[in-house]
Amino acid sequence: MKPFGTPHSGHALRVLLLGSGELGKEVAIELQRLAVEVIAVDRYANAPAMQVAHRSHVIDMLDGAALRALIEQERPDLVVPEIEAIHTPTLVTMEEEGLKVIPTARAAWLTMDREGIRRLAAEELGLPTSRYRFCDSDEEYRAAAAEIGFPFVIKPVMSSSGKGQSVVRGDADLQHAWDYAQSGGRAGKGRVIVEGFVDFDYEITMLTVRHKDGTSFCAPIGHRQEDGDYRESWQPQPMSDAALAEAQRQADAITAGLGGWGVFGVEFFVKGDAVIFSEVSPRPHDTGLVTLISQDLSEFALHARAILGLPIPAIRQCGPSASCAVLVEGDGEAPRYHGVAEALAEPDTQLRIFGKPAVKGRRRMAVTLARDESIESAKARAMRAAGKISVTF
Ligand SMILES: Nc1ncnc2c1ncn2[C@@H]1O[C@H](COP(=O)(O)OP(=O)(O)OP(=O)(O)O)[C@@H](O)[C@H]1O
Ligand SMILES: NCC(=O)N[C@@H]1O[C@H](COP(=O)([O-])[O-])[C@@H](O)[C@H]1O
Ligand SMILES: [Mg+2]
Repeated sequence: MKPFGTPHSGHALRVLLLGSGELGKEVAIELQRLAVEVIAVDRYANAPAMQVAHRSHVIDMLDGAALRALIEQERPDLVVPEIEAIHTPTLVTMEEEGLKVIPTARAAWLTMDREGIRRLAAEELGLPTSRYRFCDSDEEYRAAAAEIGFPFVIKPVMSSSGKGQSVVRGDADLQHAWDYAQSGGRAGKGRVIVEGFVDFDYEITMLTVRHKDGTSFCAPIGHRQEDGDYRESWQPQPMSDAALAEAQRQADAITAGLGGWGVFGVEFFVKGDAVIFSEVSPRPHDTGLVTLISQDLSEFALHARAILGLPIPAIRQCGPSASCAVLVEGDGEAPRYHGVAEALAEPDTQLRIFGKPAVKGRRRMAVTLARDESIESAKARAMRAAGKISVTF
């Protein structure tokens, strides 16, 4: 990597962020602190990371030609995918031409599609997963349902944050779940995965950092999901030594299989000492927002360090901590936030308002963060803070 430079000077280190949501905003802030020139890209204007970047572009990142033209125009030192909805084949081709993609173009390509990552994890690396079938038609879906059995989970192969996903408990749910999966995928109608429902005790994200000196793990993050989207997360999730060691073993295997440097969010279901791989993000994870308060180096700071080839000699965990997503429902632009002072009245409590320009339906717009004596009290504190926030348009 060339020396650290000065933004706008011509010799700055330049990072192109593909996706500019709340996670990218925090990555951009960490890069800004090292005077890295940040160019933020998303499908809409005034996205969170654009508000803290040196400049920004609005393009359809699923359009390969538009993506290539922008990368050729900006000539960044690093391309940092922040979401899955990117034309990753273009990144794969451009990587062969010399572009540096974080962690690798192949990792971005494999993880944008549930089939790519599931086949790598289960069939190549032999990690334990839920039973699964991929289906393209209603007939294949019904056959898969009969084979996997109720309850099962259906998801579009290309979706995130639970979009198009449902749990099917019996015959009565079959049709609606199929229709919802057909409407909820980011690539429109098409392929779905049917997964056997895993009856877990708890689920975790194992933040795994691949950096120049090796692989480091953060303390496990527990989380609660509703409708496939995260509502609360906490750290550290108590685990048996055996389950923790097994989760780290699998996280090491899957992240080594993907390669490159950066933070990965490896998701597992845990039952007793059994650890079942679910999926992985080759980038900071939403449930890892808790690390903004729970660690000396947040997952965003760790990502910045790792991708820039900097050392990570230690990651300090600061005690029981929690995050609570602030979801806003409605239809409107330029929201106003009320109750911010009330939300921050308790000690060891923080808030991030992402600054997203609009809400249509339901959208995560902010997060509260808290530390306390125990996980339970930290969760309650973060939840109380979130409860103070209200939004008007
Ligand atoms: N096979 C399964 N068995 C039991 N629960 C499941 C299964 N698959 C998903 N879930 C539940 O749904 C949640 C979301 O699933 P998943 O992570 O696959 O969705 P996603 O759309 O990729 O979400 P994100 O992008 O936020 O990670 C999981 O964290 C878990 O709580
Ligand atoms: N589970 C993935 C995830 O949380 N991704 C985060 O949400 C943003 C999209 O939010 P939006 O849908 O509100 O635009 C993404 O840009 C990323 O920061
Ligand atoms: Mg997930």
